[in-house]
Amino acid sequence: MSVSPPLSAKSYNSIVDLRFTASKPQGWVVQKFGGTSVGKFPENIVDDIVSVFSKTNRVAVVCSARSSQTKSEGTTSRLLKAADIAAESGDFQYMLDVIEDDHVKNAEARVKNKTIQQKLVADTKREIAHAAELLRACQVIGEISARSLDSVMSIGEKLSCLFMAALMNDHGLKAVYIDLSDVIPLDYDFTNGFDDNFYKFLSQQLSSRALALSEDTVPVLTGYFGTVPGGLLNGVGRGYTDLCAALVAVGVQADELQVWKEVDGIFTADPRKVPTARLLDSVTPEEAAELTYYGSEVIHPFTMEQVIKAKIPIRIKNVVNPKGSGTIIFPDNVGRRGEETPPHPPEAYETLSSSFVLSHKKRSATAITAKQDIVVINIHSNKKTLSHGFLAHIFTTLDNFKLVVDLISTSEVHVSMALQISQDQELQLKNALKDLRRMGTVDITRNMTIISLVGKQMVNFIGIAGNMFKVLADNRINIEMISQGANEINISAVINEKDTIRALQSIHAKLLEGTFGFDDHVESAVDLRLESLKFQ
Ligand SMILES: Nc1ncnc2c1ncn2[C@@H]1O[C@H](COP(=O)(O)OP(=O)(O)O)[C@@H](O)[C@H]1O
Ligand SMILES: N[C@@H](CC(=O)OP(=O)(O)O)C(=O)O
Repeated sequence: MSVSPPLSAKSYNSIVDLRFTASKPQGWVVQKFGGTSVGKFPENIVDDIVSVFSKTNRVAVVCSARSSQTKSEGTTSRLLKAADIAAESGDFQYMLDVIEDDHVKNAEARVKNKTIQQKLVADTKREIAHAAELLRACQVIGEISARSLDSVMSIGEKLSCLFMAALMNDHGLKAVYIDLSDVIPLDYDFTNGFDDNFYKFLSQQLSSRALALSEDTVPVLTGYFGTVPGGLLNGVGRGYTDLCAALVAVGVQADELQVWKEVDGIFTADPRKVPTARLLDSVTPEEAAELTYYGSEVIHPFTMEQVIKAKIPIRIKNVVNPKGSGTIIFPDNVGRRGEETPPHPPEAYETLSSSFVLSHKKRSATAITAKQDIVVINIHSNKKTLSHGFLAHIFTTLDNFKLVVDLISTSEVHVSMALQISQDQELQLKNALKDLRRMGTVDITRNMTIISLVGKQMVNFIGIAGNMFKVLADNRINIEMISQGANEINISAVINEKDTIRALQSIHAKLLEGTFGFDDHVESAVDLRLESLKFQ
């Protein structure tokens, strides 16, 4: 793919103002497929999803790097490991060989047409050789910059999309591979950070390559979308392909952004942990972001803002059950592009237009989630009261070690914080604690979990927090910390990790099943209101 000449700041702005129109009357559907879906179900994706949707819509496909089983063993993780090894002057080639072997075997097993297969294998080997070159250069310089790390990481999406485009062509679709890694010019002015203008510029750049194709061609776009200051990994984090798909959807003014996973949609709890969890037909963007942040990794939180502003609904669907209706993420009080009312109301209330009905759906909370590997840090100030700059000092220290606080509670002389610490972050934690001990007495409690009850309607139900804590108390589950977010859509408690499943299941049973933990008269009051609305 040719590299476009760098644009001046002025021309960025004029591009931003362009309006795009999709020529096909059915409109665009942007479909994002995660790494494990590409690894395990590529034929389902091609034959049961892309082929089917492209009969009625223009389809753009965005893929993440391939994972044959789990994300932690996937290509992105392996590439990052190779970069780590290179940084320590180790032999990274072994890791690249593993990636190459995995992709070549996959190509040979799944792509039947010999010409397509041979080209795919050659393209794969070329990308791996490029990764080796990059890492060797880093070893010579003695440093892996964020930009170099991004370039190495981008190879995961390139390999995955080369494969998916080849498989589509092998199965009779017309597909083209599109590398998005060069869409951000080296001289792009990031003075204002990731602001609206940057997102508008990016969505135009990402989508222009899809819009340039003939109507019968499916673009397969790399979910890696170029170098940003400090690196994509630091700026957006793992799961960046969701954001890429969102910006493509905005750029082509899609009818829908579909995020395909291995689960039917968003449930009232992780179905692996709570077997009685129910599939939700819709959630608001705020609820989806909160669920993802607190342990149910359904969608990258950055994905929602631009798509929702463009009034495009997001639908979470299952690659192995494409006929399922999935879960729609959309605000409950606005219509989508060109429509007055919110999309796809639940069947029972189809004739009702009031947002009250859509949002209430007789539920107090929407879902329960758990975030594990939590460490609680308690700092007792060695002054009588919290001195000026005390909190600033704590956060600066944590920031220096790239540690992020999930929950915090403070009193006059005491601060408690809950943080998720992965194995890789143990050294950072140790060093941060050394610094924090200069400010007072520090103790830490490990093996904890944050349990969060999420729901936009909770604010309207008095006593829900009390009910949640009562369930924990009734089950003799000790609460270490409590927090209710200022936006009141999340009530969280920190508990011992060993109690996680019991807490999830018992809170779910009480607050998300049956009478939702409330007296019947509260329920029937909601029922009556719903009934009366039906006749308005
Ligand atoms: N509330 C929830 N609703 C749906 N899935 C959830 C929820 N909480 C946790 N999960 C888990 O999130 C995972 C998301 O699906 P998956 O396809 O594995 O993700 P990815 O696209 O990252 O590969 C599922 O395995 C599911 O068990
Ligand atoms: N491949 C990247 C980006 C991504 O979005 O992954 P996934 O869609 O599989 O969560 C990662 O592993 O983080």
